[in-house]
Parts: sequence; C-alpha cells; structure tokens
Amino acid sequence: MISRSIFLVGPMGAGKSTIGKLLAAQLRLPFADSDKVLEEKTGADIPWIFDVEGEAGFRRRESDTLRQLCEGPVQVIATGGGIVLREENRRLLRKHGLVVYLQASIDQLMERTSKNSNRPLLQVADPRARIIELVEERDPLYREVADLVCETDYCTPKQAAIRVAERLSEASSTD
Ligand SMILES: Nc1ncnc2c1ncn2[C@@H]1O[C@H](COP(=O)(O)OP(=O)(O)OP(=O)(O)O)[C@@H](O)[C@H]1O
Ligand SMILES: O=C(O)C1=C[C@@H](O)[C@@H](O)[C@H](O)C1
Ligand SMILES: [Mg+2]
Repeated sequence: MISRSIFLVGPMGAGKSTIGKLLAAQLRLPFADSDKVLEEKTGADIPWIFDVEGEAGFRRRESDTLRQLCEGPVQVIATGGGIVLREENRRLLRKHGLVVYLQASIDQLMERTSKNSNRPLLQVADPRARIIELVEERDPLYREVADLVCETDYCTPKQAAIRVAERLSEASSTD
C-alpha cells in the first residue's frame, strides 16, 4: 500500500519520465512530470524558458512546481534532472515522498539524450563531457535524497518499472 508520493530523481536520460509513467500505471496511481507541469504553468517550453529567463529563472519555476506537486494527491512524479540542486527542493522531496534514484551509465545517458534537442544544458560542443560533469556534481545530491537506488542500463523501461515496483514493495514490507 503506497501512502506517499514516489519521486523519481536522476540525470537526464535516466528514464524518469518514461519509467515513471509505466510505474504509475502499474501502481494505479496518477502520474505527473514536473518538467511538463512547469511548461504547462508557464505556457512555454523549457528551451524558451532557458533562453529568456536563464537557468536561474527555470530553477525558480522548478521549485514553485515542486511545492505545488507536494501539495497534490499521492502520485508518481518524474522530476527534472536538476531538481536536487536546491537545498529547499531536497528537503521537500525527503519530507513528502519516497525517492527513487534512477541510474544509468554515461554511454546510455548519451544514447538516450542524443535523440532530441530539448535539453538546453546539453546543447554544447561536447555533450558527453557535460553529462560526466553533471553526474559527478549531482550524484551525491541524488544519493542524499534517495530511499532506493535503481540501475536502468540492462533493461527495457517496462522491466525497469517492474523492478522499481518490486523494490518499493520490499522496502515497504520491511518498514
Ligand atoms: N531502459 C530504459 N529505461 C529508461 N528509458 C529508456 C530505456 N531505454 C531507452 N530509454 C529511452 O531513453 C529516453 C530518455 O528517457 P526520459 O525522457 O524518460 O529521461 P528523463 O530521465 O526523464 O530525462 P530528463 O531529466 O531530461 O527529463 C526515452 O526516449 C526512453 O524511451
Ligand atoms: O538536468 C537538468 O538540469 C535538467 C533536466 C531536465 O529534466 C529539465 O528539467 C531541464 O532540461 C534541466
Ligand atoms: Mg523527464
């Protein structure tokens, strides 16, 4: 029985949005994607927000969105890859939910993020170096908030969702 929201955290391309939707269906919970909610609230997409308001403007909107989602129903929430950067967000994640850190190798992150150009932080000459830098900087922050850490390299999104659901059920049975 799930009594708190489940937040998926992890780097861009870890599969938070894809696995989150499948996990929500499996657990029969609503699903929200914080990047999508933020875009809907703003009426603009993430690249536009970065262009016009810079990363600082985006991070303010991201924290507002997280606060709003924390006040909502119990649900599965895919977060943005940088949600853990702000201490206030880390506090909210820990307070309001169970946090699952989705991990993937650098090769997989590269492959999964190379298919589209909607991630402003990766629009650089060397996206691989940028991914390595972001993972090094953020891995300790993801770990700080995580109740569970799940690897997504050698499985399909569906298999990953099943695995996360099993791990959540094991964790709740030992509570
Ligand atoms: N095993 C897997 N687990 C998750 N996603 C996978 C897997 N294999 C391939 N993918 C693909 O990787 C792509 C990126 O995944 P997704 O958009 O869910 O990442 P994300 O963690 O939400 O990234 P962001 O932080 O940028 O929102 C999707 O097209 C998805 O189908
Ligand atoms: O890792 C990040 O900082 C980001 C990840 C995406 O989910 C979006 O939230 C945005 O592109 C920034
Ligand atoms: Mg996503």
